[in-house]
Amino acid sequence: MTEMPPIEVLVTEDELMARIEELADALAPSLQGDWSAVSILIGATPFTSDLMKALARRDIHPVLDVIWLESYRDARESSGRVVVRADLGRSVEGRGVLLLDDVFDTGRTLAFAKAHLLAKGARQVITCALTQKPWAPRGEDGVDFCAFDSPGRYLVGYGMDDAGKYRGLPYIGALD
Ligand SMILES: O=P(O)(O)OC[C@H]1O[C@H](OP(=O)(O)OP(=O)(O)O)[C@H](O)[C@@H]1O
Ligand code: HPA
Repeated sequence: MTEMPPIEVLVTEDELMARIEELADALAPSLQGDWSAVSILIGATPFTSDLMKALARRDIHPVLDVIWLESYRDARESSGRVVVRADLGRSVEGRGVLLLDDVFDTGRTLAFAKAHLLAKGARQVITCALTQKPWAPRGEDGVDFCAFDSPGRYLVGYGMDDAGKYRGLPYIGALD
């Protein structure tokens, strides 16, 4: 077994759960009626799971779909190119979509996914990230909802990986 490198805990599991409940409260008014939620694989999986449960507790039940996008693979820097490894399973034509991702870094992945959904006829896209880096776009190109501002460090845990590892950690940590 290889030894785990030092990982500094930035956001504990309890803090994550509490903030996701607050996020569900903030999102709830926008999600009335028939909405879809699209989770960007792989990293957004734990966040999506916990947010969907928090929304269900508020009697909000979006149609859940996924899109598998990849631009980092095993690197700690974006390749600059977003690849669609698997597309949506359902039509978003005329629908409002809550688009979920784990980390908003260069902003490339969410911008690509949003444009993709709008090109497929989504009537509205609300973007939501678990965390954003200090240099991530703000304002018009920023994310609509974000749970945590993170430092400019390489993050792992709660879906985020280093070459595929550490996605299962129940907290957000920094590896560098
Ligand atoms: O804002 P950006 O610079 O685009 O970075 C954010 C994206 O990078 C990671 O995806 P990755 O390509 O590593 O795939 P993964 O979800 O499988 O980890 C992460 O899950 C986000 O989707
Ligand atoms: O800090 C990060 N950690 C893991 N995956 C990422 N994808 C973009 N930034 C990050």
